[in-house]
Amino acid sequence: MEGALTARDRVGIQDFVLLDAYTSESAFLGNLRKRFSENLIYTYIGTLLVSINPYRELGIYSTKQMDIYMGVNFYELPPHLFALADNAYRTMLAETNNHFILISGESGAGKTEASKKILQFYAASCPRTQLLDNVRDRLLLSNPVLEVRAALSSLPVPVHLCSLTCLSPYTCAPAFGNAKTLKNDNSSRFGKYMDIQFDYQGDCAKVSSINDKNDWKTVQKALSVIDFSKTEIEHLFAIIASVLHLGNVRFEANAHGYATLNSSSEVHWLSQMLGIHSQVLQEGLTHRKIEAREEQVLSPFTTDHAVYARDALAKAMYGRTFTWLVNKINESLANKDHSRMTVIGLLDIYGFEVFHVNSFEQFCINYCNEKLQQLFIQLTLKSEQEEYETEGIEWETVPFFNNKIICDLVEEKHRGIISVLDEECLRPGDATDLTFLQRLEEKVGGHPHFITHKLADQKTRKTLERGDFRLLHYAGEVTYCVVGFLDKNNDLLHRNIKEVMRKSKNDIVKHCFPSTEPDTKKRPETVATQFKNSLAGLTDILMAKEPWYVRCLKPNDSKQPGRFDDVLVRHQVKYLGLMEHLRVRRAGFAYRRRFEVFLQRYKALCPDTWPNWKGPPAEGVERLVKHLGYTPDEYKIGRTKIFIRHPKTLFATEDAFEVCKHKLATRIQAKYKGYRGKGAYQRQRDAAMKIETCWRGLMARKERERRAWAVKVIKRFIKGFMTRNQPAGVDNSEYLAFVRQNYLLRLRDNLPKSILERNAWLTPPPIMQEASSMLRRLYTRHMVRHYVRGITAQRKAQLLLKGVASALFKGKKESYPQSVPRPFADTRIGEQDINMKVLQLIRHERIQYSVRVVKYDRKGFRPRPRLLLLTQAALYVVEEAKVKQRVEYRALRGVSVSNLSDNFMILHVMCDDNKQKGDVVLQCDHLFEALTKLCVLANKHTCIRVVQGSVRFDIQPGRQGFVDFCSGQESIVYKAKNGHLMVESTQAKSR
Ligand SMILES: Nc1ncnc2c1ncn2[C@@H]1O[C@H](COP(=O)(O)OP(=O)(O)OP(=O)(O)O)[C@@H](O)[C@H]1O
Repeated sequence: MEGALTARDRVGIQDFVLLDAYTSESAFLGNLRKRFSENLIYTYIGTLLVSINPYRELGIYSTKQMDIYMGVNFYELPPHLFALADNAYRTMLAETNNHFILISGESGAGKTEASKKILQFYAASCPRTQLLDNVRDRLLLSNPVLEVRAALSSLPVPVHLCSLTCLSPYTCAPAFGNAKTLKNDNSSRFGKYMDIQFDYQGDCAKVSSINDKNDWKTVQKALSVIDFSKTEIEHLFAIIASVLHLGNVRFEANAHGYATLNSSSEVHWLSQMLGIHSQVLQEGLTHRKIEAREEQVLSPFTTDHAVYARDALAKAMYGRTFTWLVNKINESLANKDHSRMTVIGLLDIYGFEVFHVNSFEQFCINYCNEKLQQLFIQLTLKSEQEEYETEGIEWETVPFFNNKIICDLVEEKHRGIISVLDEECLRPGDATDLTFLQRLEEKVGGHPHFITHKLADQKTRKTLERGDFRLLHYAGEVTYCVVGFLDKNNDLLHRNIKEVMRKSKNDIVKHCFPSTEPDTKKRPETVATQFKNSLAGLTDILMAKEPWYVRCLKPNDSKQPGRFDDVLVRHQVKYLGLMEHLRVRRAGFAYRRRFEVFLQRYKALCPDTWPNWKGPPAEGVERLVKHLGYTPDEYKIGRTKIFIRHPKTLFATEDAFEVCKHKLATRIQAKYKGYRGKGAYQRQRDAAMKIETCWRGLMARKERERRAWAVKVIKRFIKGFMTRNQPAGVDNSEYLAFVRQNYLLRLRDNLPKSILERNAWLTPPPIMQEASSMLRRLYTRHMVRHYVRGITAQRKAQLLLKGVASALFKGKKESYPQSVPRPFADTRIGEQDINMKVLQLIRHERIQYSVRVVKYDRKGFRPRPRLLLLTQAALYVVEEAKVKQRVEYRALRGVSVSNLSDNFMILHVMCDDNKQKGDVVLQCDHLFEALTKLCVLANKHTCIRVVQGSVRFDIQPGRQGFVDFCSGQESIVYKAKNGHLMVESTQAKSR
């Protein structure tokens, strides 16, 4: 609250409800004054806004200010017109009902300005669409058209709903609805009621009117924007000019006392502008057509009659043109969308007026203000207090002045002032303003709010003229001069002048004076009656809506900024009933709603009442407010309604509801999404199940077929198997083909890799025996060919040697099979192993093969290393140590080896001489290789003898020794007891 109560002393209190001395008028005024001096022109009384005209621009209506106030709780910011407008708008949205803002106060208090600011606020808060922008522009531009200042004395004409009807400033008015008066330089001379329509989602749709002070060019521009054609604008201005010229028309009495025009120039201009022949116009202004039986007679006017007729014509022209203008603007703003709407009505009506001389116009204006005050009383003070009573809420009645008594004085049927006035206007005979006054004295003379010169006491009489009557209005005394009351109320136009107007070439005039106008024989309603009826209609419309009030106060009569006239303001505070309103507000409740409505709106805030309360509504409301934590002094439960004392309580509830709404929306959204998701999942699952069922069926059928097929195959297979040995026939052909194919496939994958594995041939089934052996032969040949092609010359020689070895030892010597895979080397001793001498020897003798051997000599058969050299010519056994001294060349007689696994060989040599050494007993690691090569070199394949048991050899010629061979646990050589060399060898492991 205005940052707020800390600044209280300086800026006063921003809501009078918080005023301690709330019954004191002085305290009330003091607060107003304090705030006014700080340019704080707005103060609340609850939700009512009190405004004081600052008579200067305060910069508090900017778009920035509008933004600040949009959508903010009423009491969160300093009081402002925008806060009230925004609150009305948001309440309308929340409750989807219609509202109106009643702006009241006396003339010049700032009502029109307030209504314009409210409209600007709504226009600014409207969403921007092309259509709305269009309407908004027209709306704002219609304003300067309707409200152009005219200096004048004026006559109010009835107020119509949604149309702005004006009075006719016939003297010198350049344009339409406003006029400069003593009270206000830009005083509204017409009452405006505007319905601001909002569509169902709550966006602004249309406003009927707005006004603004502007210059001539603005008016012209505005007219063109609001769909006025060029001709229409010309015709409109021609009418305005005509009205002004008409005011300048003067009459003189001729010799017979009848009226004649004293100058033809005005009529000339009128004729030009209205497009009516000047002669016809002149006749219309000075004569009246009387119908006598079948005849029509022209009767000349007296000058008084002519002036009356002239004024009546001017008013009619101006009034009808204004009505046409308003209709045209409303048409241009008309909302074509008839979908569901809520409205906020805005009522800006001419304020209470007291001039030095007050006439029929002030009477109407002040009567209108009485009615609005009555409405205010009805809707706030009276009905509120009555409501507390009917609802059984404890209440101390606040006394207030009910101005119904004054409204009745004016409008009561047959007895009220308007009835008396109408009677005087209608009765035959010479009725005058004074006779009207007499009739008034007769009829309402005893009324406490009515005084005339005749009825007044001595003291009061001095303040009244004889032709005056005084009404004690709610806003103060006003003395009315009766002069002109009858004429202004009659406002009759003679038939012939209407006919003259119909001849006009001006389209608007023609439209305003249609030939289909009701028969003139039937009198139209008087101005006062029309006004009364119009007001009654307006009251009915307002009563059906929720009210918001702006009470405008005038700080001084001199229109000066910064001047606060205590007496003047106190007077307004009094008659506007602000003190009473404050007392009722202070003691009363800010908010009330029927249980059902309250429950329906806030039921979501309490688990007991959500989603539906089944019990009695009052009980539900009790539960709800208890749950919300209302303290007992914050609310009261009536018979049908709940009453909430402070707005802040309601705002807190509203805030909670806003939060809850979002939560609910999220929950609903989640539920809905869940529901949709579940539905989609269900559908998918059903679909999946269907697909699965179909698929399984299909699979089952396939499986069944497959099994049936398999059974058939197996049966055929079994039968084929059983008849496999029979000649090929129906029963086994398939089986046999399968067997064949199967064998061939297996054979393909298991073919021997080399010729050496040729025995690893897959055993064929019986029917493939023949084919298999043929294949085997073929394949063996193929392998042989392949093998042979791959053999090198070296290998070939080797194989030849191996062949020789095979012929010599295969099946004869036990250790032969192990030797087969060991390849023969070209030379067994590397050059590094042989000393140079031997090497030379070897080279010289073309030794082809040498092998290191161990020789056993006779002395105890001790082994000694020897070299066995094989040449083409001879065999040498060289003792390395003795190589230098001697080389033995010995002729070979033969070689003996055992049949066992030892590697001993006995070389039998020729001994020609007794001194020569005998046979040589050698042990050789490469026995087979050495002996094979020896045979090949010696070309004596038969020289190898494989013996069993023992070998006899010559130690020396004539001296013999024996070598015995046997198998044993280990390979050892020793001298046996019998003196034989004993060679024991382990049995060679077969491969
Ligand atoms: N809020 C305001 N800020 C500044 N000036 C203001 C404000 N309200 C009114 N005025 C000034 O006071 C003048 C009279 O105000 P306005 O025409 O609104 O009075 P009114 O109550 O409508 O009078 P009437 O009943 O005669 O039409 C305005 O022309 C303007 O100069």
